[in-house]
Amino acid sequence: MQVPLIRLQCGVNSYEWGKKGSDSAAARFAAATPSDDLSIQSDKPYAELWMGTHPSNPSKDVNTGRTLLDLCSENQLLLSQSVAAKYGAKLPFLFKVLSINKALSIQAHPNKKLAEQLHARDPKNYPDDNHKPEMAIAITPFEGLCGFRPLDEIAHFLETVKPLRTLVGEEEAAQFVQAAKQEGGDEAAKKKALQKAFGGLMSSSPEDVDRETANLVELAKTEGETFAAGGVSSTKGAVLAELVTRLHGQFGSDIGIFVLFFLNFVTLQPGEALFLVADDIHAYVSGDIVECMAASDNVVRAGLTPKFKDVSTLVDMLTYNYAPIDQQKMTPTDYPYATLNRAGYSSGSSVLLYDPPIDEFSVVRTLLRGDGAKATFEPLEGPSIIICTSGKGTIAVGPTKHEMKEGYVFFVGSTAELVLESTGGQDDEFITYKAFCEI
Ligand SMILES: NNC(=O)[C@@H](O)[C@H](O)[C@H](O)COP(=O)(O)O
Ligand SMILES: [Zn+2]
Repeated sequence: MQVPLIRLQCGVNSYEWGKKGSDSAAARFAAATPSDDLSIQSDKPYAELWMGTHPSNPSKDVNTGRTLLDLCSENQLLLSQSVAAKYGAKLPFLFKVLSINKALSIQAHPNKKLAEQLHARDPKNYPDDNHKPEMAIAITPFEGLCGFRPLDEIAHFLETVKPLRTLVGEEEAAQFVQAAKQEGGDEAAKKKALQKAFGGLMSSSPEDVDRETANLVELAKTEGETFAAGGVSSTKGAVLAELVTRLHGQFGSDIGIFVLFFLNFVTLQPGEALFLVADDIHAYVSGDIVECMAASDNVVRAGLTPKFKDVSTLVDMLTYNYAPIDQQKMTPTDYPYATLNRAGYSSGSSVLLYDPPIDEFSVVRTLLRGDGAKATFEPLEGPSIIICTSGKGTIAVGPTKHEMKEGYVFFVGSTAELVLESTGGQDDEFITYKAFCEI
């Protein structure tokens, strides 16, 4: 059987936070594959390119217009017997490119059990019954809020940022600071104190949020470097002051601005990655990323968004894990099942594996530098989706070969031996990201 290499036409979602027009990588990548239902409008935000079989925006075979979901339903061998047996006749992952101009919502994604309950209770706002652990890999420099800060950092802000302390509540803040400062101590009690302080913040009245936002922005503008008593080692006062004024400029008075003091502020350079388990609180702030997740679109939101917010569900569902951000970042490793040719080795090409601790997906980033650099991948017992984010080259499966340029997306069926080759000349970097599932 000829293992298929299917060129995909992928849809792009226009959420308010997306970059506008051709500034958006998601828009540029979608437009790289001609289709009559996409013409990029310069003043329209383009947030997410979706690559996969999720019914909310299924990718299509460029030649036939048929959805990948239909093709996989008709021929489960595309997925491999083992993957289809475990996940059904669809991709276990959803692969995306996000192009972020404004902050995304303060959010978390439900674990499997909660997703089933939310979907049954409110299918409009929770469109499927799946969990949504996710990984982000920076294409350009990225900023995000991910996971709760170490408790001593939150304690510092509760003691030095009066508008924050006022919204959390004097008693809750004092109890939290006392629990945070206890050496060793009971982990469960610390998480309870964190949940109480965070819940106190998130239950603030709109009037209080309006009043304290104005006070907070005033302090950020006047104190600059010394804002929040100079901040903490991971996030200096000047950085926080700039973030407060930036988010206020984007959203006006919003409880999400105060969440800055509870969450780690992370910056990723291109190629760096982070992984978020289900129920981990986060909000991406800026940059272009490749994102891969279990196949779900369930988002529980609580701030920095015009969309449906479900604050009590978010406060109840969180893990209240807290840790320095380095524990959330992921370090890629050399991918052992691909071989570079001599041109590839000598030009410093690389094939890196991002392998999160879940079954639904992993991602391989291939960078081929200079003419003739080539990477040969051993066959996989499972499906892949691959996108080119820069440069140009070719992709081949057996005798079938296609050119690849920025924005081109292909589905690669199970058990295919894949070959990528750069054709862009000495200074070109042919970069692709391949999401795959193999059991
Ligand atoms: N962390 N990233 C994600 O979860 C994306 O896959 C989601 O689609 C976005 O969170 C959606 O963000 P809004 O709900 O529009 O604020
Ligand atoms: Zn998310």
